[in-house]
Amino acid sequence: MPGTLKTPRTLYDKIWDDHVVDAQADGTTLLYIDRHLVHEVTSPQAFEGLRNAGRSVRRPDCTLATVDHNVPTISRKNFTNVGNFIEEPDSRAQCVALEDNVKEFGLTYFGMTDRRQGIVHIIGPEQGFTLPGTTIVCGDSHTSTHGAFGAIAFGIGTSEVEHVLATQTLLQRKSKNMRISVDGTLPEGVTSKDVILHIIGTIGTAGGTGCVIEYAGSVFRGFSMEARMSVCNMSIEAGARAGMVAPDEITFAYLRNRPLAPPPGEAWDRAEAYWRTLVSDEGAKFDVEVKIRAEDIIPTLTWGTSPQDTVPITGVVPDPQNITDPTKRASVERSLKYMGLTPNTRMEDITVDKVFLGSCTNGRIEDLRSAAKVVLAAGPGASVAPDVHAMIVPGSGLVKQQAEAEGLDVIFKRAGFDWREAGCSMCLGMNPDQLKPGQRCASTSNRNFEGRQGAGGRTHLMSPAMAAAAAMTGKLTDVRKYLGGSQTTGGSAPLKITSPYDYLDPPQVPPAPVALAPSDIPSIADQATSVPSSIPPFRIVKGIAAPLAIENVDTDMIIPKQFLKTLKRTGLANALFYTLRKDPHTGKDTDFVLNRQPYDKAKILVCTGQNFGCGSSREHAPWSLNDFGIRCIIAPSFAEIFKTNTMQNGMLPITLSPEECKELFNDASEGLDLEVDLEKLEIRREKGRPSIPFEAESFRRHCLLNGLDDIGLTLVKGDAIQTFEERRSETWPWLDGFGYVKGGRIQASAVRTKKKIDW
Ligand SMILES: CC(C)[C@H](C(=O)O)[C@@H](O)C(=O)O
Ligand code: SF4
Repeated sequence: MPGTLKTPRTLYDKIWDDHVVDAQADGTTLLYIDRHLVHEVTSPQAFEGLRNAGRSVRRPDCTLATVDHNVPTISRKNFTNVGNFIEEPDSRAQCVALEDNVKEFGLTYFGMTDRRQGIVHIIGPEQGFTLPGTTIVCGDSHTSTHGAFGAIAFGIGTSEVEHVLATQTLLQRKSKNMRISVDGTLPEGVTSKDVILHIIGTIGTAGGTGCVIEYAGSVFRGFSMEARMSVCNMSIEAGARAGMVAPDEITFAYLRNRPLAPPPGEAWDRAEAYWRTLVSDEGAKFDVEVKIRAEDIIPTLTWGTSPQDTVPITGVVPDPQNITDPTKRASVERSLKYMGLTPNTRMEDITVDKVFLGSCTNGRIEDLRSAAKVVLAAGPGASVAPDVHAMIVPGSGLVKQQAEAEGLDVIFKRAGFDWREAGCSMCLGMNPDQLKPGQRCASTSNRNFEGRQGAGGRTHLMSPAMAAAAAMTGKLTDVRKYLGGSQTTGGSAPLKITSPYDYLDPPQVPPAPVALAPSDIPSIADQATSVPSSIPPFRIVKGIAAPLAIENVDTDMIIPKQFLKTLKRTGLANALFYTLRKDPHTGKDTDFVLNRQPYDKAKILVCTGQNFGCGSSREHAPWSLNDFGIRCIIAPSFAEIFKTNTMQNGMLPITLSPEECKELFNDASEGLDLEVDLEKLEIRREKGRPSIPFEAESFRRHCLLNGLDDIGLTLVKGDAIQTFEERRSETWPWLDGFGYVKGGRIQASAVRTKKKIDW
């Protein structure tokens, strides 16, 4: 309107506003999802849910599936089918289940003989499936990777995967805006991985809790797309819901000619014009601002068992004696013991047994180039240190193909590296690639939790260049001894494309954009009670509370990877806190709190540490708590995905102040019952101790009290979703009807086994 000043908005605000299907008074929003990536670990129960309810996938044309976590990375020369190639029965069952599901529901799928197969977060960008201005989800926490394109991209649990499959929407609450600016010039040898490790070391793994981070400043502007992806990938390790970078020329150059990006000509021009509006306005409000000087960053790696345990390569292993806070000191002592490290040891004096170069953080072509450069710099004839096994696992079949076209495989193989097929590999060891107990690994992945790469394995996170240097010397090594200069700027990998657009209809002239506003359709919750659901209501839970004093309880700790291979949601009680509850040597029960009476019957868990449920999006974590009998978790703060996952299962996460948590922790330690009353919003205590009030979002409270499930509620909004989709087709036509099958909107693409892909 003339004369009216618009409120400045952030990049996140703008994309959010453009995806609102319906907004309720309490802020709960039905958000449209443009892109859904699916993998074998977090989808079987979701497809089963659809099947049981007789539902179909709403937008197969916006859904892309692949297998990545369970696949072996050995040669596929003798591959005939998944059923006889994957030896481990549970891994095989998950991959077979996905193949069956994509056939049944008509989804596009990159299987193991398709050279486009790879880690879900590598293949989306590679294909141009990931686009600026979109909302992107996947049952995987590192979906944050895709925010590098200026998208709202975040991980979800399996119940939400089912929700998106059925409705192409999600019920969400908006996060806070956080901006991290890194300005200046990076010193030589410092890469994007060093930058994000430095950031996490600075703000901590809970630093971004409740926020979406926008990465700003000259350093990110100068980064390639691949470097931006490595940074956004690890936003989840900083506790954030998502990370993003505003799209710019570098983004557009990367996307041009990708198979699923808008085709050149009018469609592209229109998309690009919209993408150019996706920047934070001057004066837009950020709830949290962090500023970092590029010059302060030097090659960085981790020493401990949390991604925040960072240290410059020139530093030493921390000494717990210098830590005054007793909880922090205890946690450092525990990490050092697990990592087998002595305080004050120089990082460069630590020897490694394994090197893992790959993962969704650093399994892209530029990562391989950067590692190859170090290998070459080591001189002719130089090879991997004796007794070190160094593996290179390209993030996708196309990355592998590109690397081979550039001769990188030859450089690696000649130096004694193990050149593998694409997959998640040793990033989390759901497949045969695992560390043995006590083995130490220089890894380019994103998580160094206890047991992450194999039970008893020890992980040091670092950049590809640093990992390559460690492979050559057999020790953690300052890569600057080999070369100078950042490896992270410059152009992105060219992609060989035969005829990328022959599956698309000729571009159409789209109608003018339509402004979107939250609809005034009555609140979902008002209509909710008529919708059938299988979620048990939560009203009052009374019983024993188990005390836990651990910071940053991650979902790998709540339920380790070996239990993620189930096709069911139940039977996971024994898996809960498995590594803490079972002695690794004898297999017998430890004295961990949940093994002791009366806590083996606990219905409530009281944790005094911040950031409960951080890390992976595995809904298996709340499933296992639920199976054990725990219906309510009380903590000073929760990771977003975990919190949502609990409520999807009729469980209640309660956030209280650290002092209140401590009081309830003391009650629990005395073996006293607690009574959690969601109707009255209070926790009643024994021995006449004063009740503690708590808060709950009104919509979520209503759903929990009535045992309502989100899908049923959202389906009530069918008309609003359809109206949104009509507007979407007019405003952003390039988001519809793309596909791998000629003729526009895809029907279904065949699940290929042996046949070569013709593209
Ligand atoms: C399996 C999946 C749920 C998990 C995640 O969400 O991150 C995995 O990718 C991981 O890295 O731990
Ligand atoms: S973090 Fe590791 S396991 Fe998870 S998606 Fe990325 S590569 Fe796969």
